[in-house]
Amino acid sequence: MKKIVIVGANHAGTSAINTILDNSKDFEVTVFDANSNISFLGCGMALWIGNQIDGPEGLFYSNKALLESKGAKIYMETPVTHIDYDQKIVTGVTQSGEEIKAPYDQLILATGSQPIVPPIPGMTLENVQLVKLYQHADEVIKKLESPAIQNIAVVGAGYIGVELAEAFKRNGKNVTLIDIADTCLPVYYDTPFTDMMKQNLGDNGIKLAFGETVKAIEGDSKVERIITDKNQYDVEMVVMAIGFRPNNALGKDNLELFRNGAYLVDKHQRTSIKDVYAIGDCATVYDNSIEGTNYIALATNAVRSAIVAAHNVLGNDLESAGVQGSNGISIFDLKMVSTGMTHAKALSNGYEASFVDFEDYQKPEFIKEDNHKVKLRIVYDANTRRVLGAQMASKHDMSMGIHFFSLAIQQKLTVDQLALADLFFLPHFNKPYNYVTMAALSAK
Ligand SMILES: Cc1cc2nc3c(=O)[nH]c(=O)nc-3n(C[C@H](O)[C@H](O)[C@H](O)COP(=O)(O)OP(=O)(O)OC[C@H]3O[C@@H](n4cnc5c(N)ncnc54)[C@H](O)[C@@H]3O)c2cc1C
Ligand SMILES: NC(=O)C1=CN([C@@H]2O[C@H](COP(=O)(O)OP(=O)(O)OC[C@H]3O[C@@H](n4cnc5c(N)ncnc54)[C@H](O)[C@@H]3O)[C@@H](O)[C@H]2O)C=CC1
Repeated sequence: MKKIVIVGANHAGTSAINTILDNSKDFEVTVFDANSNISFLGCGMALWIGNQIDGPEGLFYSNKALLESKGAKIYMETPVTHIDYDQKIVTGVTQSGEEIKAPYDQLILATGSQPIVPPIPGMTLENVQLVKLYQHADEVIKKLESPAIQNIAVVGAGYIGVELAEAFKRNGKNVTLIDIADTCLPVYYDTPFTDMMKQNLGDNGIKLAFGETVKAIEGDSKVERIITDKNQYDVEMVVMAIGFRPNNALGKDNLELFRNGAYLVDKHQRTSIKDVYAIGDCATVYDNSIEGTNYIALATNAVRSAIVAAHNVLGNDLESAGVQGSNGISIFDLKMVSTGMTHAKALSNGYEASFVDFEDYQKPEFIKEDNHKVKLRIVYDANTRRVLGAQMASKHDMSMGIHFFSLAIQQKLTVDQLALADLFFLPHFNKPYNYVTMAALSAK
């Protein structure tokens, strides 16, 4: 039997294990994970902290027993400390200090990412929190019960920061949201959209401290204040959410890396060493919007890249279709989704980029119930007319609409091709001249 070793058993690792074992019984699959749990959906963390769901139980979809019932050998709480890429041997160390040596024919690295820790004074004070794992969320929730914690600074107004700012507000805390950029969600949206989210956060009582650089966190053993280049805020907890860094400790000296340290992979998820694959947050993706290699840490990419790697391990020549970095967020009922490049990013990447904006009700005005305005921006290349990105915002759940644009970018469609696409009409759902058609028709 061929031996497969997988390092990391969260979203990417679990997806690889399932794909291999659901498709073949000819492989011996050995898995190591440093953590004590598998498959925690970080995307549900804010809902759990904000008391919008009953508890964390539903945020797990797999476990050691389930994966072992399929035939995998799973070592939990067993960090891999060394990989001998010449001899093809992985070494893990159990909690009791026992060394496990697992030889492999093919190796899949699924070691994910870690929150970025900024090099500022005060990071080791009590109540400075990182938020990635189940254990992190559990610790934050226990601390929120203390009446001593009333004022919280969230650093980073990206996806995690904005979601957690809402969650802390739902707990009745005073929240200050700090970002080095002059707005929130700048990676994903252009100004008209980030302005909507800014307004939404402000209207819901979140104090915004954008365009400020955090210099230090201060206190006498516990957090008492956070200092930026412009202000200082008295807080009892600081939550750091300024992005992820790929976990490359096991391969950084052996494998070719991307500029941020992620393992550089091809469309088969192959690294620079034969028989070594990398998937999920520790690896690069092929980004169809920029037509090149990128780093986009998302559970969706983790699961799909794992399926690709697993099929290649099985001997099926499967190539990734690439990604568009499609994403979504819902904060105090404001829903925003985006895919591909923003206009700002397209310009900074050297494209002669244009955009078209359109805003309209989702359904005809005679429908009074659950009918909200939807704002849409399509970003496209002014020369080739190729669709480069799209953004949508509404109180209506229009999220499925972004998939249309995601596929358009993947298939290199032009904005003019979208204009004449066959989109159905029914008043319960949309308008005969819907905003997608109208926006695409209006593209200059
Ligand atoms: C709060 C939050 C909200 C999020 N929301 C969304 C969302 O809504 N949508 C979305 O698409 N994505 C979301 N994400 C991102 C998503 O969680 C990640 O992209 C995803 O976890 C990546 O999965 P992964 O398996 O590649 O890596 P990870 O989840 O980082 O897992 C890596 C695994 O490898 C193990 N490991 C690492 N090193 C070793 C070692 N040396 N030995 C053994 N094991 C090791 C770790 O213990 C871990 O279990 C969110 C993330 C967070 C934190
Ligand atoms: N809904 C979704 O799809 C979600 C996706 N995720 C993913 O998880 C990953 C990590 O999320 P985030 O940590 O929120 O990263 P992010 O990349 O979304 O946002 C990081 C934010 O931190 C800011 N920042 C960077 N350095 C800073 C500094 N020194 N001081 C202050 N601000 C600073 C940036 O300007 C940015 O706004 C991302 O890939 C994200 O897409 C996370 C949560 C939800």
